[in-house]
Amino acid sequence: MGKSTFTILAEKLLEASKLLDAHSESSGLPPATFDNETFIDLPDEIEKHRKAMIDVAQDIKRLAQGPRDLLFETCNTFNDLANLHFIYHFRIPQCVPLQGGVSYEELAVTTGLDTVLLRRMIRHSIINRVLAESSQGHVKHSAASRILHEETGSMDAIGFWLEELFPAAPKMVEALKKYSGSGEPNETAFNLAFNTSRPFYLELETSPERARRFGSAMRWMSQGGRFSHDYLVRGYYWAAFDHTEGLMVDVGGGHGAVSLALARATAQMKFIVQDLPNTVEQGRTLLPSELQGRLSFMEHDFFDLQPVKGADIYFMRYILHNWSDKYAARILENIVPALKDGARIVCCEFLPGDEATTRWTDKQPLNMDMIQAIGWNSIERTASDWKRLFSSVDSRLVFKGAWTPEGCSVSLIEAQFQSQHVATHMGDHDRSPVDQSNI
Ligand SMILES: C[S@@+](CC[C@H](N)C(=O)[O-])C[C@H]1O[C@@H](n2cnc3c(N)ncnc32)[C@H](O)[C@@H]1O
Repeated sequence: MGKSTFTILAEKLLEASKLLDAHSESSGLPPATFDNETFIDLPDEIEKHRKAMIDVAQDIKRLAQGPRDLLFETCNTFNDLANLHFIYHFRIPQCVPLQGGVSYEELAVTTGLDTVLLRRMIRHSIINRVLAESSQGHVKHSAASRILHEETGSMDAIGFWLEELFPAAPKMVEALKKYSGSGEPNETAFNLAFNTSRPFYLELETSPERARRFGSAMRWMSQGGRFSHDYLVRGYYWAAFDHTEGLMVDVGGGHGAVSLALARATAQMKFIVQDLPNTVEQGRTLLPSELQGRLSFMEHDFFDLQPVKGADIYFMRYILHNWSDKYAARILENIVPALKDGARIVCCEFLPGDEATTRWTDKQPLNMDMIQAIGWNSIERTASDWKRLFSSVDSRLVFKGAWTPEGCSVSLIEAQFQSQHVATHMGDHDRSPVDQSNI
């Protein structure tokens, strides 16, 4: 009898586990546990093994569950989110000391919650490894809750997820039925959930705290790991624009997360971050003094004509994916009159179907695509969708390519304004994204 799928997967898992353990040992890191974060900034090769291992482990788990338990567990995932929301809302990670633990009774006093309720909720988080329990039965941190304790941005990120997106998700089917086929940003599940006729970002703008939390979440989510700025810094030829005249406009740049990283990675290039008023005001207060000469903030609604003319790059991270083609085209149309010959539009977005390395990484753009449907009536575009979008706006906007820096979960998409360009079927093929011949 040949090996079972189980055994084949288990052998792969063992092989990958040994490789990761060997890496930890040779790097002087403690072995992986739920108490510490071990796998940060792994070398590309080891990171590939880690991702493959997640796929294999998921499959082993799903095979062991069988189809019925698989469906039942999927149905119960809302409990995980409801539980995490409890942990977030009552700031449980902040009430657990970094060293040692705290009894349920003490935690009840600090939080003002009922001890029995607390114990029920925390037991659920412990099963999920979000919190942990000491041998004395006290609540203590896991690696995950320690992050929530120590990094404000992590609390903001899960707060945004659980208080803006999670309430909208159950309304998706209702919205799709009510507004069938709509690409309008105010006919979404989010609108039904929050009983508002404002599109997502205008709704957030009505509350400085919601706008702040969102901006902070954006910053935190690109600090490390698969969404790190480092990929963006390495993934594009910024050096070609790094001179005193070099200028990038960060359209819808939020608190300036991307421009701050790029300003640090370059020496002379300048950056203008544009966004809605509350966000711009908050971004200004967060700007480090050493970058004040090179990075500035500007209020600008991207549905108005772009006021900064002649920049080298008009950059948009996580912008156009929030807008259906009709609105994405309008945003681009407002930039076109500002473009000098050779100027670039560079977008950073999730690219479904690209870098199909593991099912786990593949699922990221698919998750984001669900989020676009829920919050924005929009879509994560494939490379050919991008090409079509640019050419629908202006034939002089030439799609140059879409690519994913190795190891990164988001991709870069580039178009160049070529004032003499005449679209022909022969001349419009995609070129290598790193072709610098036109710089
Ligand atoms: C997903 S966030 C991306 C922020 C930033 N680009 C980043 O990657 O960190 C989208 C941003 O678009 C901004 N935005 C939404 N509508 C806008 C508009 N009409 N004009 C300018 N900015 C807008 C939001 O305030 C928010 O900061």
